Amino acid sequence: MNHVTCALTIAGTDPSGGAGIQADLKTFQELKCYGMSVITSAVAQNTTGVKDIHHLPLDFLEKQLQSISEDMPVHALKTGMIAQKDMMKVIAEWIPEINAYYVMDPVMISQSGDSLSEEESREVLRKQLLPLTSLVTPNIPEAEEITGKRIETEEDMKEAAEAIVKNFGAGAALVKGGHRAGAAIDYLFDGNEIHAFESERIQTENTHGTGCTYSAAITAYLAQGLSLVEAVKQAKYFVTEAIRYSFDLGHGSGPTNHFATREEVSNKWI
Ligand SMILES: Nc1ncnc2c1ncn2[C@@H]1O[C@H](COP(=O)(O)OP(=O)(O)OP(=O)(O)O)[C@@H](O)[C@H]1O
Ligand SMILES: Cc1ncc(CO)c(N)n1
Repeated sequence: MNHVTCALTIAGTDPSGGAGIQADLKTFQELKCYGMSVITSAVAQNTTGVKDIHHLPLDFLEKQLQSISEDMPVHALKTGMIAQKDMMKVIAEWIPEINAYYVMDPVMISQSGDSLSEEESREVLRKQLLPLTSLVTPNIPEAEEITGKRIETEEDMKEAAEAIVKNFGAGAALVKGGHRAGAAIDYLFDGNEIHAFESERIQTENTHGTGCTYSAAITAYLAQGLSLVEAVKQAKYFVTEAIRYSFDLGHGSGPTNHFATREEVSNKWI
């Protein structure tokens, strides 16, 4: 029997292909996982911003989830945009049925500054979803929202990562420094200690979907059996190269390049 590693994303869409479900599936494919997807909201967006959002009905979300659990293996799953609290509740009830790693990207606001989650969903995210996670990957504004504390220094980032695990029950927390100046440093608290993952800051506007790509890569590596620290390390490399060789496409913040770690590609597409 052949063995295939299966990864699932539960998220919103991006027709322009750089973020959301589309970024997740491209990442899974590139990292040699069989990719599956459950859509929460269809988002009319591109590199310049969000035009409109259509939330799928709750019973349809449930049917998509059932379609997976009654038929398909899942070795690891990630969630991205889950805009509404009732969607979160449905997903929080479903996740324990699946014996898989769970990586949460707590998407709240898009790169272009548009809101992708309703204010009232935050409490459900904290109380019902966070305790189910193997890992949560907030950027700084998201970590501030979860902990209710301002994050200014690197020390604050580490404290936030620790608080998200100790006070909110996440399995582990990776606070990402993409929104700061200077080197791009992320801090992981794995329940025992802090680990730092650092890369140089790449001078580019093309960072549409970086968070989606990063969490999808971590999910793929966990699905393949890498340890948490090794999965984050490899995923950090993947997203850094995807930013380095990002595409100058669209009129706004262009998409990352999911082929970038292929040797033949990074030599060709600069
Ligand atoms: N210009 C950059 N150069 C190098 N690394 C970067 C840059 N911008 C972001 N990163 C890295 O990319 C990863 C994604 O982090 P980021 O903080 O941008 O996520 P995010 O805000 O959730 O993304 P999104 O814009 O998709 O919502 C992190 O590892 C971060 O350090
Ligand atoms: C659907 C979706 N999820 C996440 C993000 C954040 O980049 C986005 N722009 N769109």
